[in-house]
Order: sequence, then C-alpha cells, then structure tokens
Amino acid sequence: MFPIMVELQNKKVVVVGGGRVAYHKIKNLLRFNVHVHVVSPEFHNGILELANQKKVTLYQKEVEYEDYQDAFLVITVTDSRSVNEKVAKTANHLVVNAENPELGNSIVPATLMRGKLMISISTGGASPTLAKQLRNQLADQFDDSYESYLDFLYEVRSLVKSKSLHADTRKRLLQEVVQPIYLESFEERETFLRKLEDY
Ligand SMILES: C[C@@]1(CC(=O)O)C2=NC(=C\c3[nH]c(c(CCC(=O)O)c3CC(=O)O)Cc3[nH]c(c(CC(=O)O)c3CCC(=O)O)/C=C3\N/C(=C\2)[C@@H](CCC(=O)O)[C@]3(C)CC(=O)O)/[C@H]1CCC(=O)O
Ligand SMILES: NC(=O)c1ccc[n+]([C@@H]2O[C@H](COP(=O)([O-])OP(=O)(O)OC[C@H]3O[C@@H](n4cnc5c(N)ncnc54)[C@H](O)[C@@H]3O)[C@@H](O)[C@H]2O)c1
Repeated sequence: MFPIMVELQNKKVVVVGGGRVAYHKIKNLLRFNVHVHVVSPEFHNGILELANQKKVTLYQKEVEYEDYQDAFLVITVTDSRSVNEKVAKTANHLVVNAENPELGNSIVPATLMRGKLMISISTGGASPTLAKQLRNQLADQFDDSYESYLDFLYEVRSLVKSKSLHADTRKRLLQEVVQPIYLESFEERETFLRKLEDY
C-alpha cells in the first residue's frame, strides 16, 4: 500500500455501521475536522451524542449503494461480514473494510500528532495492537515540545521560500534548523529568525 496523507475536509465521508468500533473510527475522523455521515439501523450512545452536537449526520437505516456511491471515503464497520464485503466491493473511491483489509483499498494507521508533525504506523493489518504499541513508545521520544518546534520550522521554511536565495544557501539554512539546539531552545530559534531576516 502506498502511504499518503489525504485532506478530507469538504469531502464526503461515510461510516457504515454505528457500533463501538464505528464510534472509535468517527472520533478519530473528528480530530481532523471531518464531517461524518453515519448509516446504521442502530447507534452507539456516543454516536448519538455526537449527532446532538451536530458533528455527525445520522441515517437510521440499513445501508444501500446510494448512501455511499459518491463518498470520497467509506469506512465499513458493521457486524455483518457480507454487508462489509458488499460495501467494500462496490465503493467507488477510498474504502476501509474494518473487518478485512484485503477487501478494501485503504487502512487507518495508528497516529501520533504533535502539531504539524504526524507519525503514522501501519502493520498492513498484521497487528493493529503492535501499531498502537509502537505509537505509544514514540510518544515519549516525540514529546509536546515538537509542536512549537514544527511551527518554528514552518516559519523558517516560509521565510526561506519567500527570499531569492542561492540553492546552496537555502539548503544550508534548512539543514541548520533541524539541529537539536533549535528543538531545545526558544532563544536559539529567535536568534535564527532574526539572522534570517538579514538575508
Ligand atoms: C491502528 C488502529 C487505528 C484506528 O482504528 O484508529 C487500527 N486498529 C486499532 C486497534 C485495534 N483493532 C483491533 C484491536 C483488537 C486486537 C486485535 O484484534 O489485534 C485493536 C487494539 C486495541 O483496540 O487496543 C481489532 C481489529 N482491527 C482490524 C481487525 C480486522 C482484521 O483483523 O483484519 C480487527 C479484528 C476484529 C475482530 O476480529 O473482532 C483491522 C484494522 N485495524 C486497523 C487499525 C487497520 C490496520 C492497521 C495496521 O495494522 O496497519 C485495519 C486493517 C483496518 C482499519 O480499521 O483501518 C487502532 C489502534 C491505534 C490507536 O489506538 O490509535
Ligand atoms: N478495525 C478495527 O479497528 C476493528 C476493531 C475491532 C473490531 N472490528 C470489526 O468491526 C466490526 C464491528 O464491531 P463493533 O464492535 O462495532 O460491532 P457492534 O455490534 O457494536 O456494531 C455493529 C453495527 O453495525 C450496524 N449494522 C448491522 N447491519 C447493518 C447494515 N446492513 N447497514 C448498516 N449498519 C449495519 C449495527 O446496527 C451496529 O450499529 C466487527 O466486524 C469487528 O470484527 C474492527
């Protein structure tokens, strides 16, 4: 599978099934400000609560092709293997089959977010538990300080791109800012930004 980060805002995302696992997948999608359409005869209480908060739209029914034919992403997570398989086989774009990854074309990795830094881990469905364990191990190494550090890196990159610098200078500056000192020290970041303004 080819790894890629996909923007889902303003895309139609449909979750088929409204149980415990659907609730977990929906909460993950909501972290990325995605509005989710959920199709299911019954809903987990957490999903009903999200609907009250207008974060998801519910369709209380058994799924039909029309519910997901124009969806950019479908996650099929019912407790019926045949329903999941039918949805996975007929979906037109991205589809996650939460029961059998081989029948979908996408999987949801375990993800660590530190602002603009995102580390996603997949085991290709071999062990979601290992993916989760590795993510939790990395959480200590990549602590909260990465959030402001990534904002700094973004600012540096934007400034460097806005100036007409020689390719070598540009490369040298972009390499310098990934030295550990800039992760550790706000003062060094400020000094670097001031220096950059003189270029
Ligand atoms: C990473 C994570 C992301 C997320 O969901 O956010 C994720 N599953 C997570 C947890 C988890 N899932 C399961 C358990 C119980 C232990 C176990 O069974 O191992 C635990 C552990 C727990 O909950 O602690 C059960 C399970 N999962 C799948 C099947 C079907 C099958 O085996 O094929 C079954 C058996 C169902 C059954 O038999 O009842 C399938 C998939 N699960 C995936 C993702 C995709 C592959 C990811 C990869 O390996 O690359 C894939 C293929 C499809 C998809 O859903 O995208 C999230 C943890 C991260 C987090 O917490 O952040
Ligand atoms: N990928 C993962 O991370 C993961 C983890 C655990 C389990 N699973 C799999 O996820 C599936 C669901 O597990 P669960 O614990 O949420 O089950 P659940 O029983 O809590 O929920 C199943 C939901 O499917 C709905 N449903 C049934 N028939 C439907 C239909 N025709 N159309 C639309 N919705 C329908 C039900 O109303 C219910 O809301 C299981 O197949 C399980 O093997 C996946």
